[in-house]
Amino acid sequence: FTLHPRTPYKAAYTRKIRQIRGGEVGSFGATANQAATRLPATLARPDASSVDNSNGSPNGSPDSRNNNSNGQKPRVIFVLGGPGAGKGTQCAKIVEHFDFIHLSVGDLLRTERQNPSSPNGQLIESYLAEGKIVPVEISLGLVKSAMETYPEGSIFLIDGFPRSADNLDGWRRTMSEHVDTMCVLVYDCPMEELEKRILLRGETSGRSDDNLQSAKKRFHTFSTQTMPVVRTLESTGVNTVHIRGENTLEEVWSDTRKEITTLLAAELQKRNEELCSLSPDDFCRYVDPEILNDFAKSGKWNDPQGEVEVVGKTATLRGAEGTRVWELCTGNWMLIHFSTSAPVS
Ligand SMILES: Nc1ncnc2c1ncn2[C@@H]1O[C@H](COP(=O)(O)OP(=O)(O)O)[C@@H](O)[C@H]1O
Ligand SMILES: O=c1ccn([C@@H]2O[C@H](COP(=O)(O)OP(=O)(O)O)[C@@H](O)[C@H]2O)c(=O)[nH]1
Repeated sequence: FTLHPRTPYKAAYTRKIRQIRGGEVGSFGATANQAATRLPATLARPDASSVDNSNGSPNGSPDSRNNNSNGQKPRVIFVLGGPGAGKGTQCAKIVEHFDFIHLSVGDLLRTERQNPSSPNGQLIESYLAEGKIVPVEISLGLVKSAMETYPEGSIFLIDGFPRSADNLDGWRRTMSEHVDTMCVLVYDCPMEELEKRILLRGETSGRSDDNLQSAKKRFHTFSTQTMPVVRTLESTGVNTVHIRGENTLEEVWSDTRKEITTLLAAELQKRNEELCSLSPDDFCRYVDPEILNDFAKSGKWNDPQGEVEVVGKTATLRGAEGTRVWELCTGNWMLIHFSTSAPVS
């Protein structure tokens, strides 16, 4: 078996993409704005005449997506659970281990509330204090703007959204066509545990809603509005994973990591099958330029089946005819090493 060494590919890949696209810089090495995700321009509620009945999307929303990531749309994982269930804590762990971007919608709202030039500051303040759900045009507008500052093809953890039928409806009308939903992570936790955690967090969080009175309102909102959204997502075939949020932090993390790993392994299998079906001219889409020649010379081995082991951002696929090591970078899977039983000619 020959293991082909790998050198850092980021700069080389950027050069390669420049060559292919005549100067356009891809996700790798681009600044956030250069390679930003392009999402529909408006989140305004469409009137009936502007709705395409086939999928409910507003007509004319410019599909200005400028995919430079192998046609990969941005992917999202929705993270839901009652107040204090551990969403933010687990998202922070996920970001530490995987190449994902965490967007807490609650944090986006709190930041917007502090912005003196925002027309929505007071409204947000009153909704948060009452534990009510802010109209989707505001929350989703903030999510969309935040997503647009990251490279295309990124994987986003959307923490605390969609929280109501209005949220889900807004997402479906404006975003679902442009974004792939990988799964929904739901942290289930009994109310008594949530209450304890919120009161404890309130001792240091400085959040005006981390008190018993607001917490009770938020629990009510969660059970009457957010849980029905979870059930709708489940019943409409969205991959929904329930995790026991009342366990210790490390136990919850272990379950979370297992789920993310399974998701990524399935995604990598698909990507590897795509690579197997490409002609050598197109290998550069998935293969690190540093090993591209060796890979092309080695012959296209159709060995898409195999066991995948994901560790953080790296996935190793061991098949009957060799081993392939892939790396996830800014949401893109790239082959960085390979070994094959056939000698390189
Ligand atoms: N598994 C856990 N066991 C005990 N406390 C936890 C656990 N996960 C999170 N916490 C604590 O509970 C509080 C709420 O967690 P957080 O992640 O902020 O919840 P959420 O984002 O769902 O509101 C925080 O103070 C956090 O440190
Ligand atoms: O999509 C969202 C997310 C949050 N919120 C508001 O922000 C508050 C805090 O949400 P966060 O997710 O930060 O905290 P949690 O209640 O989950 O601890 C909620 O009670 C809502 O009032 C909202 O209106 N829409």
